Amino acid sequence: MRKPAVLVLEDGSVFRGTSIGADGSSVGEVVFNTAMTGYQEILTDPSYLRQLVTLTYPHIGNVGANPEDEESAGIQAAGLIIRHLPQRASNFRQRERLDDYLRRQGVVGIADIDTRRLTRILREKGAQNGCLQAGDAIDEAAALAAARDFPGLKGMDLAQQATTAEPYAWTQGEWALEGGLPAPLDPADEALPFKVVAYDFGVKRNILRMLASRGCSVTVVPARTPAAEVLAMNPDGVFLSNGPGDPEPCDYAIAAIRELLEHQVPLFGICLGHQLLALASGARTLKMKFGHHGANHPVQDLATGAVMISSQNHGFAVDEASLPETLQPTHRSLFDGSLQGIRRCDCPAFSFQGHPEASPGPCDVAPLFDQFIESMRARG
Ligand SMILES: NC(=O)CC[C@H](N)C(=O)O
Repeated sequence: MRKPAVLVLEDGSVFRGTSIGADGSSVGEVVFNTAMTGYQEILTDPSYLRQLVTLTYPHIGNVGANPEDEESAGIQAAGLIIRHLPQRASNFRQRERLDDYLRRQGVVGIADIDTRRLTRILREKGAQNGCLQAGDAIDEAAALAAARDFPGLKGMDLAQQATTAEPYAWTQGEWALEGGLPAPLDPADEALPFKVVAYDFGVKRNILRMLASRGCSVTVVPARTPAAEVLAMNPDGVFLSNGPGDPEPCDYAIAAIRELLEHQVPLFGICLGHQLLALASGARTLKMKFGHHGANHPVQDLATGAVMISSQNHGFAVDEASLPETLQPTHRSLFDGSLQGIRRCDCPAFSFQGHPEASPGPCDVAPLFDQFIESMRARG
């Protein structure tokens, strides 16, 4: 027999369902993700720290869970909210069921609720804080109070929490991208390997794999690593990772990026890294109404007019109206016109708001990794 579970939003909405994870209570910002696949990559994406994720695709758990699909060391989301957990999970790569996977990691989950009603509330009213309780000790009044007490993600620096404690080297390439493995590296290419220092604000493993597959020898460093330490490593380029929370309070990262820009180091940023590059260049960021979380978001390349389908996961965005003269917009969302990419006109630095590592999602934007390689090659 499954135990009961309840999700209470700060606006007082109550969703009663059944528990599919650990017993307990968890508070966070409730966000909806429209991707039809990749629930395990979503759960383990560190950008989801302090967020309770609901998936609009109704059947979640069909293929169970396995160690290869993890984007980090384990589940990072504060909880999972779904319509239906299938009775049986079936896949040759499966090592455990999704509910066992949640339980083993002490993460709460709820199923058998109307996720369409929940998503409509989030779309209409904007991001809501919520409390998910599961098990025998449910107290809806306490859940409502906890949801209302949660201060929200605005102003919250979570990159420091998501980052690695110590630097480490990353060597593993991609192994299973849709469309086959990347072209083998040219042994006669004397520029290889490119020495890349990757700032970890909550990095996803597939980003590191895509860098390694393109001939980068990657050193991942903690979020608070000063620019001087990075410069002393004499990198060919610096990567700024995705990550959770609000970019604005990450003043240590903004200061480091400013210094790296002054040294004309090739820079490439993804998502939180994109927002931090913008802040370091003098632009502003803002909290979006309900953000972008999905795997089918159309984004236009403003230079070519080409439209790419992209993965997205962000609740903050760079305010295009605040761009200084040194920043040029390069990509725009065709869902809501928001800014999706920028490049510095005076330094070899560029960034993208969505997820070119597409994990999960389409690979249309993967060439941005090649653009980073080219910018390091051009610098010589
Ligand atoms: N995936 C990310 O890097 C997210 C960036 C930031 N935390 C946001 O929500 O906008």
